[in-house]
Formats: sequence, C-alpha cells, structure tokens
Amino acid sequence: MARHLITAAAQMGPIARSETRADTVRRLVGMMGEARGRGAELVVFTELALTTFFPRWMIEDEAELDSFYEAAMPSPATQPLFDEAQKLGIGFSLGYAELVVEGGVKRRFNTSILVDRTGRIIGKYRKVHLPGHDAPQPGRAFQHLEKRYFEPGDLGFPVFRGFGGVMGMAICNDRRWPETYRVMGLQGVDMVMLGYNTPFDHTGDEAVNSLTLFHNHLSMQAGAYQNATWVVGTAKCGTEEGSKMGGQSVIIAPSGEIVAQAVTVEDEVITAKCDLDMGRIYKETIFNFARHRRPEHYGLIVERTGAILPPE
Ligand SMILES: CSCC[C@@H](NC(N)=O)C(=O)O
Repeated sequence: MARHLITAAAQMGPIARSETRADTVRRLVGMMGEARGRGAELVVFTELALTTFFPRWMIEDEAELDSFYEAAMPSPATQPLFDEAQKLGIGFSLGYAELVVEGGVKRRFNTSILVDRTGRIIGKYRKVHLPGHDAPQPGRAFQHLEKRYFEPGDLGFPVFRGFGGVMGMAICNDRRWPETYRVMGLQGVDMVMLGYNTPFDHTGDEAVNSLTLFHNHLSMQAGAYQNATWVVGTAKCGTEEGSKMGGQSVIIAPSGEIVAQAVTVEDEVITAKCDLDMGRIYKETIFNFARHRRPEHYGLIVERTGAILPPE
C-alpha cells in the first residue's frame, strides 16, 4: 500500500517588526485551515515564523532581543496553533527563536519543532549551520547576525517516526550543505521539512546574489535526489522592513523534481500528494547506501580543518 501524505508548505510574506505574535499566529492559523481544506495532513511553516527576521539588526538591549524569542512552546501566544491543529487533525512543523535558561545561563537557538495531528510535539531540531557574523559588518544595509543571536544546534540531525514515515527537519542555511541531508538520509529519512529567510543581498556580490533563487532550488533538489527523500522548502519572502527576500517555496520529490511551487512573495499555501514510498526505488538502486557508499574515502569530510590543498 502506498504511503501517501498530503503535504502543504505555508509560505509567508513579510512580517513587520511591529506585528504582534497574536497577529502572526492568526496568519499561521488561517493558512493551516486553508491547507486542511485542501486535504493536507501536514503543513510546513517557515524559519522564525513568529517574528520578523530580527538578525538583520544589531539589537543591544537584552529585553528587546528576548522579545523575539519563545521561552516556552506552546506558550499562551502560540497555543491557538496547537489547538487548531488538534481540532482540524493536521500536523505542522514550525520555526521559531528558542530561549532556554540552563543553570541561570541563557541559551538561544534557531529551532524547529514537529507536531503530530493530535497537537503533540514529536520532534525538535536546532539549526546547525548558522550563517552571517557575530558582529555588525561595516557598509551593509542589512546585517546578518545569526552567529551573534544563536548558538549552533546541539541536537544533530535527528529523524522522527510520524505521519506514516521517517521525518527530518533542517533550517535555511542548512539546505546548502550536503551533509545535512546525508546524515538524515543515512537514517532513512522520507521527508525533510525546512523553512528559510534568504535576503537577496546575502553575499555582497551582485553576480552571485542574482543566482539566489537558482541556488535555493539547486541545493534542495540535489539534497532530495541524492538522498531519495521528499524536501519541503517554505520561504519567508517579499520585502520585509526594506530587506528583499526570495520566495519560490517548493515541494520536491525524491526524483529531484519540483511538484509544487509558490508563485507569489506573499502568504501562499501550496500542496502536493507525496508518496513516501517514492524514494524506495532510489534507495534500493543507485543510492543503495549499504552497497555503494565508500565511507573509507570520506574521512576528510569530518575533519575540523578547512580546505586541504594539494602540495604545489
Ligand atoms: C548571510 S547568509 C544569509 C542567507 C541564509 N539565511 C538564513 N536564514 O540562514 C541562507 O543560506 O539562505
């Protein structure tokens, strides 16, 4: 019997800095309802889906910085999302800024959770690949201070049984790194859910920036095909507080083909009927890891050094 999972990606247009949590959660609840109306059993929300993309600013006031984070999940502000999910019988993944206090010390992560169709959290992931800088860079219209505001995730790349398959999560910059998908691929992942906030000016080089949307899909399609998994990529996009960010949210099959794609840079729900068994043919043939991988030659990948150049 095929394992079909009707899946939605709920792309978000801009979130203004002044938008309240309650307003943002209402937007998410609205898209959840639309997704369920189209038969979706799972909806994938974006990275940092509850606030504007605050790492674009240097924020020195700690209380102001804390206001972008969630100290509990669910919280009174996010509870409506869990209630709606339970009422409609739809699961979701959600990205948010997580604040935990351990031994009196604040720890900050860029986090995603997976919630099942009963409203129960069944998985958590903390972003491993943090792009940008830990201090403001001169001459930039917008900063990218993820290295300042988050510590690298400490949970690895776990996968979770749910929705009839093996489910994994990644967050934004993670999607550009083959290791992200491969570590989950080695655990038999059927679907990787991820959200992204990708400003067009992220490299500072005009020629490279013009390829932003190409690189977005290139990374996710390669990750899907090479690991025989579905990939659902959900953008936050449009012009947010003056910063232009790429859209083109997608649902990608294990063949690497795009089966659904957003066409706006606003709130937009896309859906696809995903056969979680579609990856099997690839997992049993060209990407049969047990038969064909040669890890004895991959040692450099896990060395801490940067590039190792051949002798001159
Ligand atoms: C300075 S790199 C910024 C772009 C990065 N964005 C995030 N949010 O990770 C991305 O890889 O899309």
